[in-house]
Amino acid sequence: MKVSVPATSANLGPGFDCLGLAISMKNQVIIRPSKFHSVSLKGEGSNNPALKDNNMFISIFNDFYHNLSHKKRFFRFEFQNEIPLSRGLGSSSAVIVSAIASAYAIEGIKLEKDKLLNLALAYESHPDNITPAVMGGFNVACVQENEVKYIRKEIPKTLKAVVVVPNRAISTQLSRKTLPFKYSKEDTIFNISHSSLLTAAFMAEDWDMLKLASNDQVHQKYRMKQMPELFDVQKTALKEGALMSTLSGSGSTLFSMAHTDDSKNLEKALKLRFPHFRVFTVDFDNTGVRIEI
Ligand SMILES: Nc1ncnc2c1ncn2[C@@H]1O[C@H](COP(=O)(O)OP(=O)(O)O)[C@@H](O)[C@H]1O
Ligand SMILES: N[C@@H](CCOP(=O)(O)O)C(=O)O
Repeated sequence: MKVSVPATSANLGPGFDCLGLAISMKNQVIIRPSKFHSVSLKGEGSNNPALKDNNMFISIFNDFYHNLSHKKRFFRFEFQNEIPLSRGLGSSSAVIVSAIASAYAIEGIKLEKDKLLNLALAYESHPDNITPAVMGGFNVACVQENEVKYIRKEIPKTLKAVVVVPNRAISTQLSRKTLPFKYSKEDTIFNISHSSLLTAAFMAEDWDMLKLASNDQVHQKYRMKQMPELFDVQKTALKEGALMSTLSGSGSTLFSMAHTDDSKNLEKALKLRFPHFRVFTVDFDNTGVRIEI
């Protein structure tokens, strides 16, 4: 059985904790019955001993599997990770979603995507990551009475994501602690108006509106101060053809969106100016979690 989950870019500037989209960098796990428990890791995080000894996937999978099954079975888990850890590309959401989906699938129990999303919410309280990870595409989401309410839109194939991934990991939990406790009325109104405009721009496919609409006053400047070079990355991306350029989730990745025809130049310019960072041009993902039995 194989489960794959895409990376995500959350917030998209002003849409703090409510806007997010899925991009085609995937974490995949293949699970096979085995005589004993074993794990193999390839790709991102494969040299991180914590992922072998105390793997978040295995512990969430076990929580669900033991509730769903009365049999004592052992498995071999083969992970192939494309999502860099703690870089704001939703690595933890991908793990949570794939672990829950795998526990149901291995028991042959059908799990609707809406139910999966709400089960994942217990592990990741902000819905801007888990919703695109499950559903794919661009999503506006909010939580009401422990349920995610969302509206989703496909992202056209004529657009690409260009992501700049710094070497430095930033934990989402710690990054949230750098944010102010209270915001002014001006900043609040600024973000509500820009986030609404950004959502409307995605829905109407009005890509020229993204540059203006993706401005934010509530989180990026506080977080990017921890790594000031990110301001240069953002400025360079916007100068070199990006339709928008925002801190991805809690960082440290900078996410940009571009027309396919402009994306190669953008990637080249970013690689030239920031040779010490990894730069990837990838498609958007409109599928979300994928399960193959
Ligand atoms: N492939 C993975 N396998 C197991 N655990 C992972 C994996 N990727 C991420 N994690 C867990 O998620 C944590 C990172 O979560 P977080 O700080 O929210 O980063 P991100 O912004 O990438 O979601 C890691 O410290 C690790 O515990
Ligand atoms: N809205 C959250 C999103 C966190 O995304 P991640 O990919 O960094 O986990 C936040 O901004 O804290």
